[in-house]
Amino acid sequence: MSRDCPVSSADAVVLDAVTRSYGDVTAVGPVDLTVPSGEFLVLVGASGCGKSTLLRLIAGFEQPTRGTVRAAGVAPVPGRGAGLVFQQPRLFPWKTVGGNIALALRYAGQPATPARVDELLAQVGLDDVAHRRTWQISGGQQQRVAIARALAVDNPLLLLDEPFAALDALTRERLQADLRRVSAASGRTCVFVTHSVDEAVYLGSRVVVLTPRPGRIALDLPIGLPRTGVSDDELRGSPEFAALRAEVGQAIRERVTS
Ligand SMILES: Nc1ncnc2c1ncn2[C@@H]1O[C@H](COP(=O)(O)OP(=O)(O)OP(=O)(O)O)[C@@H](O)[C@H]1O
Repeated sequence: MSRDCPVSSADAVVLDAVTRSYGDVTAVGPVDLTVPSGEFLVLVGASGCGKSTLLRLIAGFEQPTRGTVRAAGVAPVPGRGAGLVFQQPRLFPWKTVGGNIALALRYAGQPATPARVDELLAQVGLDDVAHRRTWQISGGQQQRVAIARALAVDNPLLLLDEPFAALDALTRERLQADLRRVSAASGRTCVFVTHSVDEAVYLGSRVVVLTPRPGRIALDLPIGLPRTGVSDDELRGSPEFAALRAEVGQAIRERVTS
């Protein structure tokens, strides 16, 4: 990656006693959470525990009922300061693949040259697709484009809500590997939501397990696995990987059955 994002030494995200309620239902909280710059934080937990709600609070799409959310030291503004990737790629079908990336660059006030577009697509393993329509590429390729679009803007923060959930197992593993590589190279702070324990341990430098509703922190686990210089097979086959996966899986099961 040739245009790495400037990484501030400040904490990227700070949640202070955050609660989010919908009417009488408390979906999340209270949650205290500090995400240092450059961390890859994965939020994992059973369905409905409030993972997406937390992500929306960090993105500024929602306001906390109580407590405060800060991203790069200020209250988050929707569409500013964070790249977003959702379960569905949400590309514009009337534009080419390259057109989708160029639009994001222009929106951010950055030069949208074909070379820059190609560079971003190459980062996520896509060559020779800039001229194609989005419906002429596979679902996995579309999700790669969505990640490239999020990387296009020099945001120090990337928020990803189950981006690989709709993909087949092999494509999912490939995209996980690419995201792990790209995020390590870029130094961006990532907050990633998933149901998958395996995905959480593979991707995260830290995994936070949430309790069933209201979502609170049940386990906050640093993942000390190497982020570069080791093959995927070695990593996934290591006893350390298995032990971390077991610990996270147990924390989720304990909370769901208790
Ligand atoms: N806008 C809303 N209005 C009312 N209730 C909501 C709203 N958004 C979320 N909730 C409720 O808050 C709780 C947490 O939802 P959220 O989508 O954050 O969970 P999640 O962990 O991301 O779930 P999943 O893994 O199934 O996507 C759920 O009980 C949900 O029904």
